[in-house]
Amino acid sequence: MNFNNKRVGVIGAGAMGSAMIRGFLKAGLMQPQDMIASDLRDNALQELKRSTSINITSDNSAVVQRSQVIIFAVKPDQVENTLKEVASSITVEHLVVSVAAGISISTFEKHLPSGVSVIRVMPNVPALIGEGMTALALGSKAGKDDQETAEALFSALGKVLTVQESELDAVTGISGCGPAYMVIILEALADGGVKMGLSRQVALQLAVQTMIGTARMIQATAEHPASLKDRVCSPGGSTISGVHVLENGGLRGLLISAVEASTKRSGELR
Ligand SMILES: NC(=O)C1=CN([C@@H]2O[C@H](COP(=O)(O)OP(=O)(O)OC[C@H]3O[C@@H](n4cnc5c(N)ncnc54)[C@H](OP(=O)(O)O)[C@@H]3O)[C@@H](O)[C@H]2O)C=CC1
Ligand SMILES: O=C(O)[C@@H]1CCC=N1
Repeated sequence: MNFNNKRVGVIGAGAMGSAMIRGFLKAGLMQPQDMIASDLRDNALQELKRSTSINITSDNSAVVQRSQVIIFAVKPDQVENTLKEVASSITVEHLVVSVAAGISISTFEKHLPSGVSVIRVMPNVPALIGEGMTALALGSKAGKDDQETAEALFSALGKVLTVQESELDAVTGISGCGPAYMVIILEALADGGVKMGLSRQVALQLAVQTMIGTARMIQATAEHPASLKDRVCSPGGSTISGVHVLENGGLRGLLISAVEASTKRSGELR
């Protein structure tokens, strides 16, 4: 089986590239023989081959030749050179997908032969286990079929939203970078538990399930976060004492500033 009769190739099999590959395979969207990945790092490719059985190559042109959907997952400052290397062998039969933060669709369209469809996406690392969040924006040549292909691909990795390209830097600031913020919060909550005498293992389990449960509850009920917070804060109780500390420490302002900083930085990665 392959995906809508399309083979998928990934150029750049680092943190995000390999998370997507493993996510597609885990979702059963395609078989290893229908996927190919290239990278500069032979060790990373060999490990990917060993653990997934997909095709690997050090030659980016081989990815273009053997795939209908080409996902660019190199670092933003590596995109333009990579693109120049393979652009002339990309045709209107391909769909080009970029996950690179900050690199505009017009940069791709400028280098590619005219008429090639480009879709820019911002996924995140939980795609690895099918719990990703991906936002996608369509290039000027991308049609309904291309959108459906990209939505089907990334739906296998979690939730998908279509947005305007101008919104993608802010998307990066929340869901692209967010896993790093979430694990810092998780680790710090667990540290708090350890300080209060719990084992690290118990403290982390409590923190993780609390984050999962709370997020799932907001997702399932669409309850306003403030209303859930109010229900947890018993009058004169323990939660409001903790909330007071968080407000004094400026946690909300810090998180807003973190998203703002990541969004701005994303816009500079061109
Ligand atoms: N990490 C994340 O959570 C997310 C990342 N992204 C985007 O994904 C892209 C990749 O990021 P990330 O996975 O973190 O970075 P990594 O550095 O982990 O992966 C990029 C890989 O591409 C390789 N590479 C560089 N140049 C080429 C080339 N010419 N041909 C083939 N492979 C090449 C790199 O090798 P070498 O290291 O030797 O240069 C590296 O192994 C970025 O554009 C980023 O914005 C998007 C969403 C989330
Ligand atoms: O840090 C970065 O630039 C990339 C984009 C989103 C997550 N990681």
